Amino acid sequence: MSAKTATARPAATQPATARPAAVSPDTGARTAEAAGVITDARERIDDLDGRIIGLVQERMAVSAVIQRERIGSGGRRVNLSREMEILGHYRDQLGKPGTALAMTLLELCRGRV
Ligand SMILES: C=C(O[C@@H]1C=C(C(=O)O)C=C[C@H]1O)C(=O)O
Repeated sequence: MSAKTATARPAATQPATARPAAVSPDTGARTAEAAGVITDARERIDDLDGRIIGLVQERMAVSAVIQRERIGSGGRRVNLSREMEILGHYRDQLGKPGTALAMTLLELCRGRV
């Protein structure tokens, strides 16, 4: 696209590359200070996410040990009373979305029921 075409349109409708450079379009910040805070905090979030994913994988492995042992002994994979206990714990700590989070964790650990 030529520069002439880009400047002929209102800024909001121009492609990002044709707009005046924002302070940091990647963070959405409008000041360098805010962009710095956001960038630093995002690094911490990336680190936390990495640790959360590692913990989820560790939980999956431990859960698999339990399920294998129970199934090997003639029992069932799923234990609903234990799952209710876990769902209640997450809900108590995190509110209603905690239940959804626990459901997802349980699905990751024992598959869909
Ligand atoms: C791990 C277990 O087996 C299954 C998986 C669960 C889990 O991942 O937390 C919980 C209950 C069971 O459905 C268990 O009984 O503790």
